[in-house]
Amino acid sequence: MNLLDIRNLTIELDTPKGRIKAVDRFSIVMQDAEIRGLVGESGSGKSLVGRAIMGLLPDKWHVKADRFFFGGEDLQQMSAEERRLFMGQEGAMIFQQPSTYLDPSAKIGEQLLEALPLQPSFGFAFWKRHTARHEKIAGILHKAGIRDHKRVMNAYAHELSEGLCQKIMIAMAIANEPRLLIADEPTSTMEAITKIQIYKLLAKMNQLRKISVLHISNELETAANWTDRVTVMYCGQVVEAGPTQQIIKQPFHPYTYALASMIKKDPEMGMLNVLPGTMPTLQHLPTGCRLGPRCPRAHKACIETPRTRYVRHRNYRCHTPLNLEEKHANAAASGQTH
Ligand SMILES: Nc1ncnc2c1ncn2[C@@H]1O[C@H](COP(=O)(O)OP(=O)(O)OP(=O)(O)O)[C@@H](O)[C@H]1O
Repeated sequence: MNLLDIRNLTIELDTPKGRIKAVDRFSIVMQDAEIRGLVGESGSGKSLVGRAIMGLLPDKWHVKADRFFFGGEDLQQMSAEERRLFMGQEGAMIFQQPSTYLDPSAKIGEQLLEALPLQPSFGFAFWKRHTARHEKIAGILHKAGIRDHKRVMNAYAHELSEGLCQKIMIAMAIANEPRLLIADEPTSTMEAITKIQIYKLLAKMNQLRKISVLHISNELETAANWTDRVTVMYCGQVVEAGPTQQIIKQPFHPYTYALASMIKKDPEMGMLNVLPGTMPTLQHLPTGCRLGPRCPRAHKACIETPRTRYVRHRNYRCHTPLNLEEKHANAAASGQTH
């Protein structure tokens, strides 16, 4: 069974200048125990998608979808409160700058105790439960790669490194045994070695506990080594999705090609040196293909909005795909979402 099945998700916001569509017809299907990358430039709508899945968007956002299922349950049939409760049990989300999500005035141990679900089945007498809960927390911290749990439990967030704070956030996230963990740029402020530690930890959680991970990132490189599949977003829309290695080696969409080129080049060069210009604002979207004004392959047909095409377990949204024989591009008919 699919863990996550979203078709044509649209996320809109009312502004003084009218309603803007920040996410447009976003679709994704994720399996149990899958690690999925969600990649795109800053402002492409990745975080909004993550928050919409968790039911964390404030009421001012209008969220609609043709299909929005999690573990076979229709999230759109639930009230906002039911949905928050359901996703609070089935899912968890971690963010960049983890220290800002920890309470600066409470010790880490107290915060972990709060995050740990109450389990009447502990089977201990009342006076022993406190010790049992502390032991459980120590166990969770160990699983999150934290060996000196006593020091960490007695510390405040500001006394710990960002890497350690992220491991604590992961420990809190897995305390509830979620089926899906959404990691929103979890390592963007960290050094290379800490990044690797965090990815290894997330991969371990995936392998040992079969937790699915939706990993949100600005770079395709981050997704390259440890995601099974990747979904690429540009300007609120999915432009390509498919198995990560195939997408990196043979991207169909010119935007994915640009992201893949950055893996080989100096990342400090940034997107500007790969594609000219910048991503348009939501208030000034171009007609037709949203990449059009920046795309080296743009031609007359691109003033029409490209539809999603499906080929070989992948999908893309482009009139002039790369690495695809013309006969395949023409034959790419509608099929499954990936
Ligand atoms: N509270 C808000 N009010 C108005 N616009 C917003 C708000 N939050 C997000 N947006 C807009 O929605 C779009 C998508 O934002 P989102 O944060 O999802 O992008 P992102 O791809 O996650 O970027 P980043 O990598 O920088 O987090 C952007 O154009 C952003 O400016």
